[in-house]
Amino acid sequence: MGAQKGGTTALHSYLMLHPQLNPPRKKELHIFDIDRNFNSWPNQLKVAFRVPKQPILKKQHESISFESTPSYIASTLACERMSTFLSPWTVYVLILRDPVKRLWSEYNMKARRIQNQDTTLQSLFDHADDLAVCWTPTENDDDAVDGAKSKDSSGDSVPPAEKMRREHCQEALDKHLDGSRVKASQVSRRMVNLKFAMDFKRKCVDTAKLGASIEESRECARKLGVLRETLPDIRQDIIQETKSLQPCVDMAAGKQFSEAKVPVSALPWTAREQECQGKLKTRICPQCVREADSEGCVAKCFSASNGTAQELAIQMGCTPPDVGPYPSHKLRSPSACSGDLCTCYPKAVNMADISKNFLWRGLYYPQVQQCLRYIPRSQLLIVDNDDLRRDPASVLGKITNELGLRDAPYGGPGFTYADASNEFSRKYPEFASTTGWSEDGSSSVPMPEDIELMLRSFYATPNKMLFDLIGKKFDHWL
Ligand SMILES: Nc1ncnc2c1ncn2[C@@H]1O[C@H](COP(=O)(O)OS(=O)(=O)O)[C@@H](OP(=O)(O)O)[C@H]1O
Repeated sequence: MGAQKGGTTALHSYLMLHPQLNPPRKKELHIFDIDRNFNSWPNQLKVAFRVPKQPILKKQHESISFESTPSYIASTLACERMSTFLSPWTVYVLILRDPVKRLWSEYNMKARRIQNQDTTLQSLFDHADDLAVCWTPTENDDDAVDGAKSKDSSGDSVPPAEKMRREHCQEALDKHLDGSRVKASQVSRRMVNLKFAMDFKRKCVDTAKLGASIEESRECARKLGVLRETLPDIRQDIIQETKSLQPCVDMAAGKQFSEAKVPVSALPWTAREQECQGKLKTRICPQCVREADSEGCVAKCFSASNGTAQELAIQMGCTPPDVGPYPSHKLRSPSACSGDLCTCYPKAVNMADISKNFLWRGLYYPQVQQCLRYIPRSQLLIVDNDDLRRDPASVLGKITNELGLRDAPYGGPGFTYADASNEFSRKYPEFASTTGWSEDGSSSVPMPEDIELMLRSFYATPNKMLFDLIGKKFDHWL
């Protein structure tokens, strides 16, 4: 269910290799976050996702369907819908990534898309003569465009001459666009490029050649809505979004930390860590308070206490995640999101232009908080991108174990990520060009220091709030 740029594709690729896991026909079905898709349920789900009609005990499953849509976690609707419609045995996996790295990865994906568009447009210019067949005016331009819109562009309603012209145009596009596509879209590359060529011809090309200059054509294409995305001014976007989000973050954090000061048990772990340690030491291991080697002493004393230390820690609300079960996060009422960081959501989210959501996407605290209103923490497996990269066998083992599946084929000799990614490219050959995705997208472009500083400072507090909420800490994010 996310996060976007969190490593969902790598995870999806690994899961595909498990013999008991059925991958969907495409990655990112967007069933639960896009109204149009959701409203077409149950047909789409039945066909594409094959959710069991009856809840079945997970251990009895011969095989299980899965899907990965990275935007679910950032949607305010997806978790509620999933909890209502999916089997209660569903395991939800959230792969998180240091939000600073996540943002940089998203920005670079966007940059690749823009670059792809420009390369495509340039190719159209460079090969204008060969592509003239696409621009030649015909009597039935409107039919051609309408025909190109439908999935079957060779439909019977298209006259034979037009059909042939379009085939020649398609051939020329295939030859010269060389795998690039004019825009990121779920529709096949051939269709997108053909439709673009048809629309472009109709609206931007007056003569048998392309528009007078590439700038003019780019402008026209932009008006057509084909070159919709522009490269964001990332510094400005971050500054603007920070202005809008920071007050909510401060308010939520101030509220959380000040409320928490009263009884120790109400304090979030990050804030009460020192206080808790002091109290536990005094109550359970008074001898350690007097000893110089207090760290080693406390550890020994705790393990010798036969669980008493742990029990007491839980009672005091002082349980760090690695000591024992973390007290589950209790939401006060169904509207608990208001008053917390969730009040930031309307300020942050501008669905019409995703570039305005760079910061929000990595603001995991309100997203997870919102989701936990519907999905129990025990059903939500949270993993870190770095762990998947470093030790995939362990991460995947946890997931498959949670699902009650047979041993995962991920730890065997000679197993590499390439096995998984090759399988992914075989099943989803268009994914990278459709989305601008790349296996190592942002690593070749170092993040400017000033951007990193702005981001680290913005995310420091919400990250701590998240750690507290989920009972897990990713130290390297701070
Ligand atoms: N094996 C493995 N483990 C963990 N992470 C990996 C792995 N392989 C690739 N990647 C990195 O994942 C980043 C893309 O994330 P997503 O696949 O979630 O992107 S998307 O939301 O589907 O567009 C993308 O990040 P950037 O390279 O920083 O852009 C990939 O490098």
